[in-house]
Amino acid sequence: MKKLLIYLKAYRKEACLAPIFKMLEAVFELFVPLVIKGIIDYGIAAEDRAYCLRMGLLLLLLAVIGLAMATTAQWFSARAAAGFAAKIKQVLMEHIQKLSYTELDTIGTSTLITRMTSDVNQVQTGTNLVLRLFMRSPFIVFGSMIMAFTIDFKAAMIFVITIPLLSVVVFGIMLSSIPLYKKVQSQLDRVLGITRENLTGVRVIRAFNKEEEEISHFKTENEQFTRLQTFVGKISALMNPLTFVIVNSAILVLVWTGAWRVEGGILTQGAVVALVNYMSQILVELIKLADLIINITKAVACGNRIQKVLEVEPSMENGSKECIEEKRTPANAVDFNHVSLTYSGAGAPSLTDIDLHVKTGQTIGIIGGTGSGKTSVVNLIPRFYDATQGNVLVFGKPVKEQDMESLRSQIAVVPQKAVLFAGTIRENMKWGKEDATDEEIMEALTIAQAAEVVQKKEGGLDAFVEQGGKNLSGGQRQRLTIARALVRKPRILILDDSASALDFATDAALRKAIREMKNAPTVFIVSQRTSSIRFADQILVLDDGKSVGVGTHDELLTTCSVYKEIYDSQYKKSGKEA
Ligand SMILES: Nc1ncnc2c1ncn2[C@@H]1O[C@H](COP(=O)(O)OP(=O)(O)OP(=O)(O)O)[C@@H](O)[C@H]1O
Repeated sequence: MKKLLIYLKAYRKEACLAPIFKMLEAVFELFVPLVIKGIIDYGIAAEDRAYCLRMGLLLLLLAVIGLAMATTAQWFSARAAAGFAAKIKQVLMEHIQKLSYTELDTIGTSTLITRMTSDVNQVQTGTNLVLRLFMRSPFIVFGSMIMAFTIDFKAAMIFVITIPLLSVVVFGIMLSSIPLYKKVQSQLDRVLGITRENLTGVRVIRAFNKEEEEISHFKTENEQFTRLQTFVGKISALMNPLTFVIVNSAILVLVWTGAWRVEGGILTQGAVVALVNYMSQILVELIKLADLIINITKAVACGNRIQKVLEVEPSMENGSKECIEEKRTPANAVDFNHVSLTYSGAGAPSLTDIDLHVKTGQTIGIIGGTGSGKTSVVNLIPRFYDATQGNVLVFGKPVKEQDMESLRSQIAVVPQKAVLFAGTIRENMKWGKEDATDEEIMEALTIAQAAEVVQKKEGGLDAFVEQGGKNLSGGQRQRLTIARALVRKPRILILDDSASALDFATDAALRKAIREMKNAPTVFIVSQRTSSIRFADQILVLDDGKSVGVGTHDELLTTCSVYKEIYDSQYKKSGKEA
Protein backbone atom coordinates (compact mmCIF):
# COMPACT_ATOMS: atom_id res chain seq x y z
CA MET A 1 0.00 0.00 0.00
CA LYS A 2 2.87 2.36 0.91
CA LYS A 3 4.08 2.31 -2.67
CA LEU A 4 0.67 3.46 -3.89
CA LEU A 5 0.95 6.67 -1.86
CA ILE A 6 3.30 8.17 -4.46
CA TYR A 7 0.25 8.54 -6.69
CA LEU A 8 -1.25 10.89 -4.09
CA LYS A 9 1.67 13.28 -4.61
CA ALA A 10 -0.09 15.07 -7.44
CA TYR A 11 -2.80 16.00 -4.91
CA ARG A 12 -0.40 17.09 -2.16
CA LYS A 13 -2.05 20.51 -1.82
CA GLU A 14 -5.58 19.07 -1.45
CA ALA A 15 -4.32 16.34 0.91
CA CYS A 16 -2.83 19.03 3.23
CA LEU A 17 -5.70 21.52 3.03
CA ALA A 18 -8.50 19.01 3.77
CA PRO A 19 -7.27 18.13 7.32
CA ILE A 20 -6.41 21.77 8.04
CA PHE A 21 -9.98 22.91 7.25
CA LYS A 22 -11.39 20.00 9.23
CA MET A 23 -9.26 21.04 12.22
CA LEU A 24 -10.52 24.60 11.95
CA GLU A 25 -14.08 23.25 12.00
CA ALA A 26 -13.20 21.29 15.16
CA VAL A 27 -11.79 24.40 16.85
CA PHE A 28 -15.11 26.21 16.31
CA GLU A 29 -17.04 23.18 17.58
CA LEU A 30 -15.05 23.15 20.82
CA PHE A 31 -16.19 26.69 21.60
CA VAL A 32 -19.90 25.89 21.30
CA PRO A 33 -20.34 24.37 24.84
CA LEU A 34 -18.57 27.43 26.32
CA VAL A 35 -21.00 29.80 24.58
CA ILE A 36 -23.96 27.73 25.84
CA LYS A 37 -22.44 27.85 29.33
CA GLY A 38 -22.34 31.64 29.06
CA ILE A 39 -25.98 31.82 27.92
CA ILE A 40 -27.11 29.67 30.90
CA ASP A 41 -24.87 31.23 33.57
CA TYR A 42 -25.05 34.87 32.56
CA GLY A 43 -27.85 35.39 30.05
CA ILE A 44 -30.62 33.21 31.58
CA ALA A 45 -29.50 33.67 35.22
CA ALA A 46 -29.48 37.47 34.89
CA GLU A 47 -32.42 37.46 32.46
CA ASP A 48 -30.20 39.44 30.10
CA ARG A 49 -32.05 39.06 26.78
CA ALA A 50 -29.55 41.15 24.83
CA TYR A 51 -26.69 38.91 26.03
CA CYS A 52 -28.70 35.79 25.08
CA LEU A 53 -29.37 37.23 21.62
CA ARG A 54 -25.70 38.18 21.12
CA MET A 55 -24.59 34.70 22.16
CA GLY A 56 -27.32 33.11 19.99
CA LEU A 57 -25.97 35.03 17.00
CA LEU A 58 -22.46 33.96 17.94
CA LEU A 59 -23.64 30.33 17.95
CA LEU A 60 -25.16 30.86 14.51
CA LEU A 61 -21.92 32.38 13.27
CA LEU A 62 -19.90 29.46 14.68
CA ALA A 63 -22.26 27.05 12.91
CA VAL A 64 -21.98 28.90 9.57
CA ILE A 65 -18.18 29.11 9.78
CA GLY A 66 -18.02 25.43 10.82
CA LEU A 67 -20.20 24.46 7.87
CA ALA A 68 -18.06 26.47 5.45
CA MET A 69 -14.89 24.82 6.84
CA ALA A 70 -16.43 21.34 6.63
CA THR A 71 -17.63 21.85 3.05
CA THR A 72 -14.24 23.16 1.97
CA ALA A 73 -12.51 20.21 3.66
CA GLN A 74 -14.92 17.81 1.96
CA TRP A 75 -14.20 19.39 -1.42
CA PHE A 76 -10.43 19.07 -1.02
CA SER A 77 -10.56 15.53 0.35
CA ALA A 78 -12.99 14.33 -2.34
CA ARG A 79 -10.78 15.85 -5.04
CA ALA A 80 -7.64 14.23 -3.64
CA ALA A 81 -9.30 10.83 -3.08
CA ALA A 82 -11.00 10.72 -6.49
CA GLY A 83 -7.82 11.86 -8.27
CA PHE A 84 -5.74 9.33 -6.32
CA ALA A 85 -8.15 6.49 -7.25
CA ALA A 86 -8.22 7.54 -10.91
CA LYS A 87 -4.43 7.54 -11.02
CA ILE A 88 -4.24 4.08 -9.42
CA LYS A 89 -6.74 2.72 -11.98
CA GLN A 90 -4.69 4.25 -14.78
CA VAL A 91 -1.41 2.83 -13.48
CA LEU A 92 -3.03 -0.56 -12.90
CA MET A 93 -4.47 -0.62 -16.40
CA GLU A 94 -1.11 0.34 -17.94
CA HIS A 95 0.61 -2.35 -15.88
CA ILE A 96 -1.93 -5.04 -16.83
CA GLN A 97 -1.40 -4.19 -20.50
CA LYS A 98 2.33 -4.85 -20.03
CA LEU A 99 1.79 -8.28 -18.49
CA SER A 100 2.15 -11.29 -20.71
CA TYR A 101 -0.53 -13.96 -21.12
CA THR A 102 1.41 -16.10 -18.62
CA GLU A 103 0.93 -13.56 -15.79
CA LEU A 104 -2.66 -12.84 -16.80
CA ASP A 105 -3.44 -16.58 -16.74
CA THR A 106 -1.87 -16.85 -13.26
CA ILE A 107 -3.60 -13.84 -11.69
CA GLY A 108 -7.02 -14.43 -13.27
CA THR A 109 -9.37 -11.97 -14.93
CA SER A 110 -12.12 -11.83 -12.30
CA THR A 111 -9.79 -10.87 -9.46
CA LEU A 112 -8.23 -8.21 -11.70
CA ILE A 113 -11.70 -6.73 -12.24
CA THR A 114 -12.41 -6.74 -8.47
CA ARG A 115 -9.07 -5.05 -7.81
CA MET A 116 -9.68 -2.47 -10.50
CA THR A 117 -13.20 -1.63 -9.25
CA SER A 118 -14.17 -2.57 -5.69
CA ASP A 119 -10.63 -2.44 -4.24
CA VAL A 120 -9.86 0.93 -5.81
CA ASN A 121 -13.22 2.27 -4.55
CA GLN A 122 -12.35 1.11 -1.04
CA VAL A 123 -8.99 2.90 -1.25
CA GLN A 124 -10.81 6.02 -2.41
CA THR A 125 -13.32 5.89 0.49
CA GLY A 126 -10.52 5.23 3.00
CA THR A 127 -8.45 8.12 1.66
CA ASN A 128 -11.40 10.48 1.79
CA LEU A 129 -12.14 9.56 5.43
CA VAL A 130 -8.49 9.70 6.50
CA LEU A 131 -8.02 13.17 5.08
CA ARG A 132 -11.07 14.46 6.92
CA LEU A 133 -10.87 12.63 10.23
CA PHE A 134 -7.37 11.50 11.14
CA MET A 135 -6.53 14.83 12.77
CA ARG A 136 -10.01 16.06 13.65
CA SER A 137 -11.23 13.14 15.77
CA PRO A 138 -8.22 12.85 18.15
CA PHE A 139 -8.17 16.64 18.34
CA ILE A 140 -11.82 16.79 19.48
CA VAL A 141 -11.33 13.93 21.99
CA PHE A 142 -8.30 15.54 23.65
CA GLY A 143 -9.59 19.07 23.11
CA SER A 144 -12.84 18.21 24.93
CA MET A 145 -10.90 16.69 27.80
CA ILE A 146 -8.69 19.78 28.12
CA MET A 147 -11.75 22.05 27.95
CA ALA A 148 -13.32 19.97 30.70
CA PHE A 149 -10.20 20.58 32.84
CA THR A 150 -10.47 24.33 32.26
CA ILE A 151 -14.08 24.19 33.53
CA ASP A 152 -13.58 21.99 36.57
CA PHE A 153 -10.66 19.76 37.58
CA LYS A 154 -12.67 17.24 39.64
CA ALA A 155 -15.40 16.81 37.01
CA ALA A 156 -12.70 16.35 34.37
CA MET A 157 -11.51 13.27 36.29
CA ILE A 158 -14.75 11.57 35.15
CA PHE A 159 -13.49 12.14 31.59
CA VAL A 160 -10.09 10.68 32.49
CA ILE A 161 -11.81 7.46 33.57
CA THR A 162 -14.45 7.36 30.82
CA ILE A 163 -12.25 7.99 27.76
CA PRO A 164 -9.91 4.97 28.26
CA LEU A 165 -12.95 2.78 29.03
CA LEU A 166 -14.68 3.97 25.87
CA SER A 167 -11.47 3.51 23.87
CA VAL A 168 -11.12 -0.10 25.04
CA VAL A 169 -14.68 -0.92 23.94
CA VAL A 170 -14.52 0.92 20.62
CA PHE A 171 -11.07 -0.32 19.61
CA GLY A 172 -11.68 -3.84 20.97
CA ILE A 173 -14.75 -4.17 18.73
CA MET A 174 -12.84 -2.67 15.86
CA LEU A 175 -9.84 -5.02 16.24
CA SER A 176 -12.06 -8.09 16.36
CA SER A 177 -13.90 -7.09 13.20
CA ILE A 178 -10.83 -6.21 11.09
CA PRO A 179 -9.83 -9.83 10.25
CA LEU A 180 -13.46 -10.52 9.42
CA TYR A 181 -13.54 -7.62 6.98
CA LYS A 182 -10.59 -9.20 5.15
CA LYS A 183 -12.60 -12.42 4.85
CA VAL A 184 -15.60 -10.45 3.59
CA GLN A 185 -13.44 -8.94 0.84
CA SER A 186 -12.09 -12.27 -0.39
CA GLN A 187 -15.60 -13.76 -0.27
CA LEU A 188 -16.74 -10.80 -2.38
CA ASP A 189 -14.01 -11.80 -4.86
CA ARG A 190 -15.55 -15.26 -5.08
CA VAL A 191 -19.11 -13.97 -5.51
CA LEU A 192 -18.00 -11.56 -8.27
CA GLY A 193 -16.00 -14.34 -9.95
CA ILE A 194 -19.07 -16.60 -10.09
CA THR A 195 -21.26 -13.72 -11.28
CA ARG A 196 -18.86 -12.97 -14.10
CA GLU A 197 -18.54 -16.61 -15.13
CA ASN A 198 -22.31 -17.01 -15.10
CA LEU A 199 -22.96 -13.89 -17.13
CA THR A 200 -20.34 -14.62 -19.78
CA GLY A 201 -21.34 -18.27 -20.00
CA VAL A 202 -25.11 -17.78 -19.75
CA ARG A 203 -25.83 -19.40 -23.14
CA VAL A 204 -23.77 -22.48 -22.32
CA ILE A 205 -25.40 -22.76 -18.90
CA ARG A 206 -28.85 -22.71 -20.53
CA ALA A 207 -27.81 -25.05 -23.32
CA PHE A 208 -26.72 -27.63 -20.74
CA ASN A 209 -29.66 -27.02 -18.43
CA LYS A 210 -27.28 -26.10 -15.65
CA GLU A 211 -29.33 -23.14 -14.38
CA GLU A 212 -30.42 -24.88 -11.16
CA GLU A 213 -26.89 -26.00 -10.31
CA GLU A 214 -25.42 -22.59 -11.04
CA ILE A 215 -28.14 -20.83 -9.02
CA SER A 216 -27.52 -23.15 -6.09
CA HIS A 217 -23.72 -22.66 -6.37
CA PHE A 218 -24.20 -18.89 -6.42
CA LYS A 219 -26.67 -19.12 -3.51
CA THR A 220 -24.13 -21.01 -1.37
CA GLU A 221 -21.37 -18.49 -1.96
CA ASN A 222 -23.70 -15.52 -1.66
CA GLU A 223 -25.14 -16.82 1.61
CA GLN A 224 -21.64 -17.28 2.97
CA PHE A 225 -20.93 -13.67 1.98
CA THR A 226 -24.15 -12.51 3.69
CA ARG A 227 -23.33 -14.58 6.81
CA LEU A 228 -19.89 -13.03 7.08
CA GLN A 229 -21.24 -9.53 6.54
CA THR A 230 -24.04 -10.06 9.07
CA PHE A 231 -21.57 -11.41 11.61
CA VAL A 232 -19.30 -8.38 11.21
CA GLY A 233 -22.38 -6.18 11.32
CA LYS A 234 -23.52 -7.75 14.60
CA ILE A 235 -20.11 -7.20 16.19
CA SER A 236 -20.10 -3.59 15.02
CA ALA A 237 -23.69 -3.21 16.25
CA LEU A 238 -22.43 -3.94 19.78
CA MET A 239 -20.59 -0.65 19.60
CA ASN A 240 -23.63 1.57 20.07
CA PRO A 241 -25.29 -0.04 23.13
CA LEU A 242 -21.96 -0.49 24.93
CA THR A 243 -20.65 2.99 24.27
CA PHE A 244 -24.02 4.58 25.03
CA VAL A 245 -24.18 2.75 28.39
CA ILE A 246 -20.70 4.03 29.29
CA VAL A 247 -21.30 7.59 28.14
CA ASN A 248 -24.76 7.84 29.68
CA SER A 249 -23.40 6.47 32.96
CA ALA A 250 -20.64 9.08 32.83
CA ILE A 251 -23.22 11.78 32.09
CA LEU A 252 -25.33 10.51 35.00
CA VAL A 253 -22.33 10.77 37.32
CA LEU A 254 -21.53 14.22 35.89
CA VAL A 255 -25.09 15.48 36.43
CA TRP A 256 -25.43 13.84 39.86
CA THR A 257 -22.11 15.14 41.22
CA GLY A 258 -22.65 18.37 39.31
CA ALA A 259 -26.02 18.90 41.04
CA TRP A 260 -24.42 18.59 44.47
CA ARG A 261 -21.64 20.93 43.51
CA VAL A 262 -24.07 23.44 41.94
CA GLU A 263 -26.01 23.24 45.22
CA GLY A 264 -22.76 23.93 47.11
CA GLY A 265 -22.00 26.89 44.83
CA ILE A 266 -18.81 25.26 43.48
CA LEU A 267 -20.07 24.79 39.91
CA THR A 268 -22.58 26.67 37.77
CA GLN A 269 -25.48 25.03 35.86
CA GLY A 270 -23.89 26.20 32.60
CA ALA A 271 -20.64 24.43 33.49
CA VAL A 272 -22.51 21.12 34.01
CA VAL A 273 -24.29 21.49 30.64
CA ALA A 274 -20.94 22.28 28.95
CA LEU A 275 -19.33 19.20 30.53
CA VAL A 276 -22.22 17.02 29.30
CA ASN A 277 -21.77 18.52 25.82
CA TYR A 278 -18.07 17.73 25.81
CA MET A 279 -18.78 14.16 26.90
CA SER A 280 -21.23 13.71 24.00
CA GLN A 281 -18.71 15.16 21.52
CA ILE A 282 -16.09 12.68 22.72
CA LEU A 283 -18.49 9.77 22.17
CA VAL A 284 -19.34 10.85 18.64
CA GLU A 285 -15.69 11.34 17.71
CA LEU A 286 -14.54 8.03 19.19
CA ILE A 287 -17.16 6.20 17.13
CA LYS A 288 -16.06 8.13 14.03
CA LEU A 289 -12.45 7.27 14.84
CA ALA A 290 -13.25 3.56 15.13
CA ASP A 291 -15.13 3.71 11.82
CA LEU A 292 -12.16 5.50 10.33
CA ILE A 293 -9.75 2.81 11.52
CA ILE A 294 -11.97 0.04 10.11
CA ASN A 295 -12.04 1.89 6.81
CA ILE A 296 -8.28 2.42 6.88
CA THR A 297 -7.77 -1.31 7.50
CA LYS A 298 -10.08 -2.19 4.63
CA ALA A 299 -8.37 0.38 2.39
CA VAL A 300 -4.90 -0.92 3.32
CA ALA A 301 -5.98 -4.54 2.65
CA CYS A 302 -7.40 -3.48 -0.73
CA GLY A 303 -4.35 -1.29 -1.43
CA ASN A 304 -2.11 -4.29 -0.77
CA ARG A 305 -4.12 -6.39 -3.20
CA ILE A 306 -3.64 -3.69 -5.85
CA GLN A 307 0.04 -3.36 -4.95
CA LYS A 308 0.50 -7.12 -5.42
CA VAL A 309 -0.66 -6.84 -9.04
CA LEU A 310 1.67 -3.89 -9.61
CA GLU A 311 4.55 -5.92 -8.19
CA VAL A 312 4.08 -8.69 -10.75
CA GLU A 313 6.96 -8.20 -13.14
CA PRO A 314 6.21 -8.82 -16.81
CA SER A 315 8.09 -12.06 -17.53
CA MET A 316 8.78 -10.98 -21.10
CA GLU A 317 11.52 -8.49 -21.71
CA ASN A 318 11.19 -6.34 -24.74
CA GLY A 319 13.82 -6.88 -27.40
CA SER A 320 15.73 -4.34 -29.45
CA LYS A 321 13.89 -1.29 -30.79
CA GLU A 322 15.68 -1.76 -34.09
CA CYS A 323 12.98 -1.97 -36.72
CA ILE A 324 13.02 -5.23 -38.64
CA GLU A 325 11.36 -3.59 -41.61
CA GLU A 326 14.57 -1.81 -42.43
CA LYS A 327 16.18 -5.15 -43.17
CA ARG A 328 15.94 -7.08 -46.39
CA THR A 329 13.06 -9.55 -46.18
CA PRO A 330 14.70 -12.89 -45.40
CA ALA A 331 13.72 -16.04 -47.22
CA ASN A 332 11.97 -17.44 -44.16
CA ALA A 333 9.04 -15.65 -42.54
CA VAL A 334 8.89 -17.92 -39.50
CA ASP A 335 11.21 -20.57 -38.09
CA PHE A 336 10.46 -22.87 -35.17
CA ASN A 337 13.79 -24.33 -34.07
CA HIS A 338 13.11 -27.37 -31.87
CA VAL A 339 10.53 -25.46 -29.85
CA SER A 340 8.92 -26.77 -26.67
CA LEU A 341 6.39 -25.00 -24.48
CA THR A 342 5.28 -25.75 -20.94
CA TYR A 343 2.66 -23.33 -19.58
CA SER A 344 3.37 -21.86 -16.15
CA GLY A 345 1.82 -24.12 -13.53
CA ALA A 346 1.21 -26.94 -16.03
CA GLY A 347 2.96 -30.22 -15.30
CA ALA A 348 3.41 -31.53 -18.82
CA PRO A 349 4.63 -29.68 -21.90
CA SER A 350 1.95 -28.56 -24.36
CA LEU A 351 4.43 -28.51 -27.25
CA THR A 352 7.47 -30.73 -27.68
CA ASP A 353 10.31 -30.25 -30.15
CA ILE A 354 8.42 -28.46 -32.93
CA ASP A 355 10.67 -27.83 -35.94
CA LEU A 356 9.06 -25.90 -38.78
CA HIS A 357 10.45 -23.53 -41.39
CA VAL A 358 8.05 -21.31 -43.28
CA LYS A 359 9.08 -19.43 -46.40
CA THR A 360 7.85 -15.86 -46.89
CA GLY A 361 4.53 -15.86 -48.74
CA GLN A 362 3.74 -19.50 -48.00
CA THR A 363 0.44 -20.75 -46.63
CA ILE A 364 0.78 -23.12 -43.71
CA GLY A 365 -1.98 -25.37 -42.47
CA ILE A 366 -1.95 -26.60 -38.88
CA ILE A 367 -4.20 -29.52 -38.05
CA GLY A 368 -4.66 -31.91 -35.12
CA GLY A 369 -7.18 -33.09 -32.55
CA THR A 370 -8.54 -30.81 -29.83
CA GLY A 371 -5.88 -29.90 -27.32
CA SER A 372 -3.09 -31.07 -29.64
CA GLY A 373 -1.35 -27.68 -29.42
CA LYS A 374 -2.42 -25.85 -32.59
CA THR A 375 -3.22 -22.53 -30.86
CA SER A 376 -0.09 -22.88 -28.72
CA VAL A 377 2.06 -23.02 -31.88
CA VAL A 378 0.63 -19.88 -33.45
CA ASN A 379 0.62 -17.99 -30.13
CA LEU A 380 4.42 -18.20 -30.14
CA ILE A 381 4.73 -16.17 -33.36
CA PRO A 382 3.48 -12.79 -32.00
CA ARG A 383 5.13 -13.74 -28.68
CA PHE A 384 1.94 -14.13 -26.66
CA TYR A 385 3.95 -16.79 -24.83
CA ASP A 386 7.68 -17.53 -24.83
CA ALA A 387 9.00 -20.92 -25.84
CA THR A 388 10.48 -22.74 -22.86
CA GLN A 389 12.97 -24.52 -25.12
CA GLY A 390 14.29 -23.78 -28.59
CA ASN A 391 13.55 -20.52 -30.33
CA VAL A 392 11.07 -18.89 -32.67
CA LEU A 393 12.35 -16.60 -35.41
CA VAL A 394 10.26 -14.11 -37.34
CA PHE A 395 11.86 -12.81 -40.52
CA GLY A 396 15.14 -14.35 -39.47
CA LYS A 397 15.37 -12.78 -36.02
CA PRO A 398 14.50 -14.43 -32.68
CA VAL A 399 11.21 -12.97 -31.42
CA LYS A 400 12.74 -12.46 -27.97
CA GLU A 401 15.24 -10.02 -29.49
CA GLN A 402 12.64 -7.98 -31.35
CA ASP A 403 10.74 -4.94 -30.19
CA MET A 404 7.34 -6.34 -29.28
CA GLU A 405 5.35 -3.46 -30.74
CA SER A 406 7.15 -3.59 -34.05
CA LEU A 407 6.91 -7.41 -34.14
CA ARG A 408 3.17 -7.42 -33.47
CA SER A 409 2.50 -4.58 -35.89
CA GLN A 410 3.48 -6.92 -38.73
CA ILE A 411 1.35 -9.82 -37.58
CA ALA A 412 -2.44 -10.02 -37.57
CA VAL A 413 -4.08 -12.69 -35.46
CA VAL A 414 -7.69 -13.71 -35.88
CA PRO A 415 -8.44 -15.71 -32.73
CA GLN A 416 -10.87 -18.63 -32.33
CA LYS A 417 -13.37 -16.46 -30.52
CA ALA A 418 -14.43 -13.54 -32.68
CA VAL A 419 -14.31 -10.47 -30.45
CA LEU A 420 -15.77 -7.19 -31.63
CA PHE A 421 -16.18 -4.00 -29.65
CA ALA A 422 -19.14 -1.70 -29.16
CA GLY A 423 -19.00 0.95 -31.89
CA THR A 424 -19.59 1.26 -35.61
CA ILE A 425 -18.25 -1.28 -38.12
CA ARG A 426 -15.83 1.42 -39.33
CA GLU A 427 -14.51 1.97 -35.78
CA ASN A 428 -14.03 -1.77 -35.35
CA MET A 429 -12.15 -1.99 -38.64
CA LYS A 430 -9.86 0.87 -37.59
CA TRP A 431 -8.56 -1.27 -34.72
CA GLY A 432 -6.51 -2.88 -37.51
CA LYS A 433 -5.17 0.45 -38.77
CA GLU A 434 -6.07 3.75 -37.16
CA ASP A 435 -5.87 5.83 -40.33
CA ALA A 436 -7.48 3.29 -42.67
CA THR A 437 -9.58 4.93 -45.40
CA ASP A 438 -13.06 3.69 -46.33
CA GLU A 439 -11.56 2.23 -49.54
CA GLU A 440 -8.99 0.24 -47.56
CA ILE A 441 -11.71 -0.96 -45.19
CA MET A 442 -14.00 -2.00 -48.06
CA GLU A 443 -11.11 -3.80 -49.75
CA ALA A 444 -10.42 -5.79 -46.57
CA LEU A 445 -14.13 -6.53 -46.12
CA THR A 446 -14.34 -7.81 -49.70
CA ILE A 447 -11.38 -10.16 -49.22
CA ALA A 448 -12.89 -11.38 -45.93
CA GLN A 449 -16.20 -12.08 -47.76
CA ALA A 450 -17.80 -9.58 -45.40
CA ALA A 451 -18.78 -6.86 -47.89
CA GLU A 452 -22.35 -8.19 -48.07
CA VAL A 453 -22.59 -8.18 -44.24
CA VAL A 454 -21.94 -4.45 -44.31
CA GLN A 455 -24.19 -3.82 -47.31
CA LYS A 456 -27.11 -5.59 -45.63
CA LYS A 457 -26.76 -3.55 -42.44
CA GLU A 458 -28.55 -0.24 -42.26
CA GLY A 459 -25.95 2.51 -42.29
CA GLY A 460 -23.23 0.39 -43.96
CA LEU A 461 -19.88 1.12 -42.31
CA ASP A 462 -21.72 3.29 -39.79
CA ALA A 463 -23.92 0.38 -38.63
CA PHE A 464 -23.57 -0.14 -34.90
CA VAL A 465 -21.94 -3.26 -33.50
CA GLU A 466 -23.09 -4.04 -29.98
CA GLN A 467 -20.62 -5.06 -27.26
CA GLY A 468 -19.06 -8.43 -28.18
CA GLY A 469 -20.84 -8.25 -31.56
CA LYS A 470 -24.09 -9.54 -30.03
CA ASN A 471 -26.20 -8.24 -32.90
CA LEU A 472 -24.27 -10.29 -35.50
CA SER A 473 -24.27 -13.99 -36.31
CA GLY A 474 -21.22 -16.15 -35.50
CA GLY A 475 -20.21 -16.28 -39.20
CA GLN A 476 -20.68 -12.51 -39.65
CA ARG A 477 -18.55 -11.86 -36.57
CA GLN A 478 -15.81 -14.15 -37.88
CA ARG A 479 -15.76 -12.44 -41.28
CA LEU A 480 -15.58 -8.99 -39.68
CA THR A 481 -12.69 -10.02 -37.41
CA ILE A 482 -10.84 -11.41 -40.43
CA ALA A 483 -11.44 -8.14 -42.28
CA ARG A 484 -10.17 -6.20 -39.25
CA ALA A 485 -6.95 -8.21 -39.40
CA LEU A 486 -6.60 -7.64 -43.15
CA VAL A 487 -7.02 -3.85 -42.85
CA ARG A 488 -3.65 -3.88 -41.16
CA LYS A 489 -2.06 -5.35 -44.34
CA PRO A 490 0.00 -7.73 -42.23
CA ARG A 491 3.10 -9.53 -43.39
CA ILE A 492 1.98 -12.57 -41.41
CA LEU A 493 -1.69 -13.50 -41.04
CA ILE A 494 -2.78 -16.08 -38.46
CA LEU A 495 -6.27 -17.52 -38.79
CA ASP A 496 -6.74 -19.59 -35.65
CA ASP A 497 -9.75 -21.74 -36.49
CA SER A 498 -11.39 -18.45 -37.33
CA ALA A 499 -13.33 -19.62 -40.36
CA SER A 500 -15.04 -22.50 -38.57
CA ALA A 501 -18.46 -20.85 -38.77
CA LEU A 502 -18.15 -20.23 -42.52
CA ASP A 503 -19.69 -22.56 -45.07
CA PHE A 504 -17.31 -24.45 -47.38
CA ALA A 505 -17.86 -22.13 -50.37
CA THR A 506 -17.25 -18.93 -48.37
CA ASP A 507 -14.21 -20.50 -46.68
CA ALA A 508 -12.76 -21.40 -50.11
CA ALA A 509 -13.54 -17.94 -51.54
CA LEU A 510 -11.83 -16.33 -48.53
CA ARG A 511 -8.66 -18.39 -48.97
CA LYS A 512 -8.59 -17.64 -52.72
CA ALA A 513 -9.02 -13.89 -52.11
CA ILE A 514 -6.18 -13.87 -49.55
CA ARG A 515 -3.90 -15.72 -51.99
CA GLU A 516 -4.66 -13.15 -54.68
CA MET A 517 -3.97 -10.16 -52.45
CA LYS A 518 -1.33 -7.67 -53.57
CA ASN A 519 1.69 -8.36 -51.28
CA ALA A 520 -0.04 -11.50 -50.06
CA PRO A 521 0.98 -12.27 -46.47
CA THR A 522 2.45 -15.47 -45.11
CA VAL A 523 -0.66 -17.23 -43.82
CA PHE A 524 -1.10 -19.69 -40.98
CA ILE A 525 -4.44 -21.49 -41.05
CA VAL A 526 -5.35 -23.47 -37.97
CA SER A 527 -8.26 -25.72 -38.70
CA GLN A 528 -9.95 -28.97 -37.82
CA ARG A 529 -11.09 -29.32 -41.45
CA THR A 530 -8.74 -30.84 -44.04
CA SER A 531 -10.67 -28.95 -46.73
CA SER A 532 -9.47 -25.62 -45.27
CA ILE A 533 -5.79 -26.53 -45.36
CA ARG A 534 -5.40 -29.10 -48.12
CA PHE A 535 -4.08 -26.51 -50.63
CA ALA A 536 -1.51 -25.13 -48.17
CA ASP A 537 2.17 -25.18 -49.17
CA GLN A 538 2.98 -27.06 -45.96
CA ILE A 539 0.78 -28.72 -43.38
CA LEU A 540 1.91 -29.31 -39.80
CA VAL A 541 0.13 -32.23 -38.16
CA LEU A 542 0.07 -32.17 -34.37
CA ASP A 543 -0.72 -34.94 -31.96
CA ASP A 544 -0.50 -34.37 -28.23
CA GLY A 545 1.85 -31.41 -28.66
CA LYS A 546 4.22 -33.24 -31.01
CA SER A 547 4.77 -32.77 -34.71
CA VAL A 548 3.78 -36.05 -36.36
CA GLY A 549 4.01 -34.86 -39.93
CA VAL A 550 5.03 -31.91 -42.09
CA GLY A 551 4.37 -31.83 -45.81
CA THR A 552 1.81 -31.19 -48.49
CA HIS A 553 -1.64 -32.77 -48.48
CA ASP A 554 -0.60 -35.46 -50.98
CA GLU A 555 2.63 -36.23 -49.16
CA LEU A 556 0.91 -36.51 -45.78
CA LEU A 557 -1.76 -38.83 -47.09
CA THR A 558 0.96 -41.37 -47.75
CA THR A 559 3.40 -40.56 -44.91
CA CYS A 560 1.27 -39.48 -41.93
CA SER A 561 -1.24 -41.91 -40.46
CA VAL A 562 -2.77 -39.24 -38.15
CA TYR A 563 -3.44 -36.94 -41.10
CA LYS A 564 -4.86 -39.76 -43.19
CA GLU A 565 -7.14 -40.72 -40.30
CA ILE A 566 -8.46 -37.15 -39.98
CA TYR A 567 -8.92 -36.87 -43.75
CA ASP A 568 -10.65 -40.26 -44.03
CA SER A 569 -12.99 -39.52 -41.12
CA GLN A 570 -14.10 -36.24 -42.71
CA TYR A 571 -14.23 -37.60 -46.27
CA LYS A 572 -16.25 -40.68 -45.29
CA LYS A 573 -18.61 -38.70 -43.06
CA SER A 574 -19.59 -36.24 -45.78
CA GLY A 575 -19.57 -38.88 -48.51
CA LYS A 576 -17.57 -36.53 -50.71
CA GLU A 577 -14.13 -35.03 -50.54
CA ALA A 578 -13.83 -33.01 -47.37
N1 LIG B 1 -2.94 -20.72 -20.96
C1 LIG B 1 -2.77 -22.02 -20.74
N2 LIG B 1 -2.33 -22.45 -19.53
C2 LIG B 1 -2.13 -23.76 -19.31
N3 LIG B 1 -2.35 -24.73 -20.22
C3 LIG B 1 -2.80 -24.36 -21.43
C4 LIG B 1 -3.03 -22.99 -21.75
N4 LIG B 1 -3.46 -22.92 -23.03
C5 LIG B 1 -3.50 -24.19 -23.48
N5 LIG B 1 -3.11 -25.05 -22.53
C6 LIG B 1 -2.99 -26.50 -22.67
O1 LIG B 1 -2.12 -26.77 -23.76
C7 LIG B 1 -2.61 -27.83 -24.54
C8 LIG B 1 -2.75 -27.38 -26.00
O2 LIG B 1 -3.77 -26.40 -26.05
P1 LIG B 1 -4.11 -25.60 -27.39
O3 LIG B 1 -5.13 -24.60 -27.09
O4 LIG B 1 -2.83 -25.14 -28.01
O5 LIG B 1 -4.73 -26.79 -28.28
P2 LIG B 1 -5.54 -26.71 -29.65
O6 LIG B 1 -5.00 -27.77 -30.49
O7 LIG B 1 -5.51 -25.34 -30.20
O8 LIG B 1 -6.98 -27.08 -29.13
P3 LIG B 1 -8.41 -26.72 -29.78
O9 LIG B 1 -8.47 -27.29 -31.13
O10 LIG B 1 -9.35 -27.37 -28.85
O11 LIG B 1 -8.51 -25.23 -29.77
C9 LIG B 1 -3.92 -28.29 -23.91
O12 LIG B 1 -3.67 -29.43 -23.12
C10 LIG B 1 -4.32 -27.13 -23.03
O13 LIG B 1 -4.98 -27.58 -21.88
